[in-house]
Amino acid sequence: MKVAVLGSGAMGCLFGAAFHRAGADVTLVDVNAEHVGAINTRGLEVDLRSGAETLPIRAALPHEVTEPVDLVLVFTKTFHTKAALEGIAAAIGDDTHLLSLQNGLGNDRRLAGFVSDERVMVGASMLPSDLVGPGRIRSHGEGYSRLYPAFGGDPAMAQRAADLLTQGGLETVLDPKIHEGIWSKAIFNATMNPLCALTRRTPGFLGANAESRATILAAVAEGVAAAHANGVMLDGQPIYDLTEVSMTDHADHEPSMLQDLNAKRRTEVDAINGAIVTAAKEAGVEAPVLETLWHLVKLEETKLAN
Ligand SMILES: NC(=O)C1=CN([C@@H]2O[C@H](COP(=O)(O)OP(=O)(O)OC[C@H]3O[C@@H](n4cnc5c(N)ncnc54)[C@H](OP(=O)(O)O)[C@@H]3O)[C@@H](O)[C@H]2O)C=CC1
Ligand SMILES: CC(C)(CO)C(=O)C(=O)O
Repeated sequence: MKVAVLGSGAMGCLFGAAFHRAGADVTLVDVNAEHVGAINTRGLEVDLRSGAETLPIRAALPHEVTEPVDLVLVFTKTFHTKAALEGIAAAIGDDTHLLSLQNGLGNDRRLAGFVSDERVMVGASMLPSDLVGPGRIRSHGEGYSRLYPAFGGDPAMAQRAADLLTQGGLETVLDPKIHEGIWSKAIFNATMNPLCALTRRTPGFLGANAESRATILAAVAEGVAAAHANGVMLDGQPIYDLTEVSMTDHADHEPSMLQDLNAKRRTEVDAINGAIVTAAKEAGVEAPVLETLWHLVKLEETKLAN
């Protein structure tokens, strides 16, 4: 299978490496010329709990991709999705499937329109990953990923992608209730990521303090109520369980929102907290804790811009 990973930062490289190990023909596509150059010169350096390896994977700038692929795995930040897909129009042919495992709500809508609906797949991943430097990533935590066609239809391509990822070392399952899974992950991120970003601390710190634990309980409860008001009948307990896993197994991982603020970059808080709060209000319920976390992160972004 020919795979183009669109946005080959922390997560794109982790997943591109898994596809490569499973024998797929992978191109890591990114706008960061130094990163692309380092991968092509030295190989992709992957630091995992199980050990370090250097993989000879091809990397390319968007305009260098000239042929259609079977699968485009989108791993840019959510606010870059549309421009990134426009930038690799040549890779998207009549049979190309698109897959997003990005955080937040609305990734299905961002992919729709670039291919027919039955070729859009979405999902979520609990794996942590950090871009350590050009051509180097580090992922020291466990977690599985789930995916499924976003708008229904034949799951054959989703199965192929999940099988390859699992074969390549990243446990991935098909989940017909994928929108519940995506909401659950978004509620988890809307709770943990702003708390880490605002305190400039990792999940282990949140686990050690009563104030963060109380905020986590309140924020998850609001997210669950927002999901239910939107007809997404997910269960809250697995989300609380994920926060515990995060505060123990991922204790030292910098959530992507913290990585963004530390690097003085825009965060994805609009697609995570903003999307949940907006959906809640549209359904007639309030989510004041999630909304306050959203606004505080926006203020941090404003501080960085001034
Ligand atoms: N990191 C993590 O642990 C996890 C992240 N996620 C989610 O995965 C997604 C990706 O996150 P992450 O890997 O951390 O992000 P990164 O910032 O590490 O990687 C995104 C990459 O996309 C590149 N990019 C930006 N615009 C384009 C474009 N037009 N064409 C091609 N590439 C482009 C960026 O370049 P540049 O930096 O120059 O803009 C960057 O290298 C996010 O939605 C995130 O929430 C989900 C689970 C865990
Ligand atoms: C790694 C994980 C699952 C938790 O922090 C994440 O989604 C993120 O960093 O954004």
